[in-house]
Amino acid sequence: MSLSHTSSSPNPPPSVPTATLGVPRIGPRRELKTALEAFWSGKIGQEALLETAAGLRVANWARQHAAGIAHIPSNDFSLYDQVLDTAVTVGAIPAAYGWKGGPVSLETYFALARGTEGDVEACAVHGHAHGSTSGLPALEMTKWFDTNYHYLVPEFSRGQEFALASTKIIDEFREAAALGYRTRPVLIGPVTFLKLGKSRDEAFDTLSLLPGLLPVYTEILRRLAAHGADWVQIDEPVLSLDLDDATRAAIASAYGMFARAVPGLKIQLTSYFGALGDNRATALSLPVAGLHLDLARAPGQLDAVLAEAPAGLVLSLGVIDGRNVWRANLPAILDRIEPVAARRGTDHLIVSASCSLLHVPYDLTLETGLDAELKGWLAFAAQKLDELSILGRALAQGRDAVKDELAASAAAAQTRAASARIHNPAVATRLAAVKPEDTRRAHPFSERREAQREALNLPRFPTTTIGSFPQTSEVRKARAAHTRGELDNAGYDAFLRKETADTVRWQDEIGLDVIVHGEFERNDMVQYFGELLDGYAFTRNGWVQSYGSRCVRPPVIFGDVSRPQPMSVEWIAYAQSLTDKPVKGMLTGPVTMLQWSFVRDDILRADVCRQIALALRDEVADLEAAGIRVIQIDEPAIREGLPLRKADWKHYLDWAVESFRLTSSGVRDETQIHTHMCYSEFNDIIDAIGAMDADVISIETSRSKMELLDAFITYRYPNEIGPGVYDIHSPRVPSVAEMVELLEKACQRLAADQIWVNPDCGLKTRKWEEVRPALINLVAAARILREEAAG
Ligand SMILES: Nc1nc2c(c(=O)[nH]1)N[C@@H](CNc1ccc(C(=O)N[C@@H](CCC(=O)N[C@@H](CCC(=O)N[C@@H](CCC(=O)O)C(=O)O)C(=O)O)C(=O)O)cc1)CN2
Ligand code: MET
Ligand SMILES: [Zn+2]
Repeated sequence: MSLSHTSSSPNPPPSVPTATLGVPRIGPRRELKTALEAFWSGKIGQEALLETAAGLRVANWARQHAAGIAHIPSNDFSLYDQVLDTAVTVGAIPAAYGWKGGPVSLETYFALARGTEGDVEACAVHGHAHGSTSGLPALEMTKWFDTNYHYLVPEFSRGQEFALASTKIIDEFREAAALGYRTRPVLIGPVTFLKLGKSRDEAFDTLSLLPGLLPVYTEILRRLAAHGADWVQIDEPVLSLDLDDATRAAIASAYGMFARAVPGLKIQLTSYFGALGDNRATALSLPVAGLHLDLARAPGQLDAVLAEAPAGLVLSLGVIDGRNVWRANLPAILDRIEPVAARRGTDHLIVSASCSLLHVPYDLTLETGLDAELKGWLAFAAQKLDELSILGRALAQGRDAVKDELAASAAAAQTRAASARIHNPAVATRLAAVKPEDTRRAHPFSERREAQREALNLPRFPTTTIGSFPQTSEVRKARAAHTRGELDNAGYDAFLRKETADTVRWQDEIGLDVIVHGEFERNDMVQYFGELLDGYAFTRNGWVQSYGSRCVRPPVIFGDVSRPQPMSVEWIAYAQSLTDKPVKGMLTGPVTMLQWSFVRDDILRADVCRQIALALRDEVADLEAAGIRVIQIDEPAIREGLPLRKADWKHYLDWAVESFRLTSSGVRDETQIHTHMCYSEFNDIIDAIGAMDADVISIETSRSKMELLDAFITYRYPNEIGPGVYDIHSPRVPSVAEMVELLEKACQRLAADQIWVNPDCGLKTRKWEEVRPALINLVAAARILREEAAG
């Protein structure tokens, strides 16, 4: 193996080793997204896709090497999702996908990720035809801890067997080695992997599969060691959750086995997104070489770990925030970690990012639209590499060696704290004046319901959609042309009006009951409003992967938030002018606006959320005044914002619910407030959902075959509810029969006059060819339910 790169600088400046746990992989210009979508649509072949992927990996290794990162990860790359990669690696592929052993093809891989087109034949278990790979549903998708990244949920069965089915991790290690980079391969730990999975068999503990899984892991570790790996990074983010004793014992047994099976290989065990807390003793007792701590999220855990950590344990100090974009205050970080170096010596330390940099954009230097002051406050992934390197050198050589860099970092922190741009006294005054009655509707739901029935006169099983309609390439092209100045305001406006009008009329024609305007004017549900609010900044290239090829550009909340003028009223009122049916006004709720943005860290998140809520409350009032009778306030992110530890739940839910109610409570009884949530397990937050007191909630339920409804049933949710019957993450068009079946399931458990009929989520990622037949089927399904209820 050539180590040309690592030996190319004969006298590298001494530094404490630095590490990243993973870096963004979509490409600085979303090259992976482009290649994936071209591959899926048949425009490029497998070779071209894999070539793009390899190019992105090389560029990432090279960039980290150039920044002087000592522990550079490999296998942090993924064509779709790292949890799916793990499932494929260990051969956890449900039988339906037709895998017969041997290497897993890209076709199977993407079938798991996205489902396959074609008809579904009834199968009691999965709803697909055995022996055929058409009409397969995708694996379920859900949020990765408290992030806006989605992973695919592994599916296990009783008697699940595992086998090494993909050598991706070994191949990518060797690929890097051939280029001269000795990397630290990353894999998701066995306990986290099993805990993230689900089983179709009732009352089956996925953790019971551990004994069968561990031999596959040890085989991977052996092979990596044989190919020259000295360190392997194993992620066990479940260490930041509330765990039971059985899970802790499982962790102890897994890492005990690894140490025995591959004694020469150094394991860097990582925790992130929170403190080890009551799992600390377990983590510190494991026979691993290194332990990583998230000191951005949980700085307070350092002292306890230092007091208890064995002397030989390498501590990886995750001090550079992998979840936010603020430039670090490096001298302040050194104040905290220099004593650690003094106490334990620098040869048992690694300076690291707190978690994978997957959650922040690539490179601030690509931002040409941000003003210099604001830009000076920020750091994206590339800048964070430099921050790590400065810290590594400061620890090894003393602060003087990086004097200028530290001074610049401290100055940036100072100017941000002192800037007049971030404070707006009017916002503070208004927030202080909020009264409890501002967060309560005037009358209880039972009374509002009567008023709404009279005002809206909807049929039973009313049909609606969640808001967005296909974001076609024409829509994106028009927006891009407008942004570049090639399409003037009048031309862009006329284009959007035509899209909106066509969509409104089509919904009217096919018989949907509550109409939406289609959201064509919006690039993204958060970014669009962020751009119209004060206190928010937005990026041109700050893409962060959300799932698969899908990305978002989270806006940056840098100052007090307020609304200079109405944001959505013109579009909604225009749509309403085209139909007699009610048009639903669409807003993104305060918790989601917060959760999907990069948020300032100088005041409480709860207070930022309240500021957003007040701005949105004015928008709700303006919509009502413009004659809009139904207003949807989306809160898909409320569940993912839930703290990882139960002890912190109540506080969060209190302010989250209060913020939603502050947004929604200023309206008359007959104005119907909807909310929408997706990707959620609702059990944990069902009381809070009840307390939000929306008149109607739509939720994502189709991939789970209505399982996700259970929480609402147990709770006896009193308001109205639209359980999704159309999986909008898959190109498949659901049949009438399928949707009727799902609705009948819902009817067994909910009152018929409580139920709405709608898709799981918005339709922006779908094509019109899919949406048209699917919604026609959806209306037909609702009609069948109406007849069944009547007859
Ligand atoms: N913020 C956020 N988080 C969320 C969701 C969400 O909707 N928003 N939904 C869930 C996740 N689902 C998602 C579903 C779809 C997309 C999505 O479609 N993203 C788009 C980008 C959205 C966007 O900002 N679009 C812009 C920019 C479009 C673009 O790429 N323009 C081209 C040029 C136009 C062209 O020729 O295509 C360019 O700038 O290069 C626009 O429409 O204006 C994408 O990946 O493609 C993302 C997340 C949960 N988290
Ligand atoms: N109104 C939004 C839409 O339809 C809600 C999406 S939730 C991720 O796209
Ligand atoms: Zn949704």
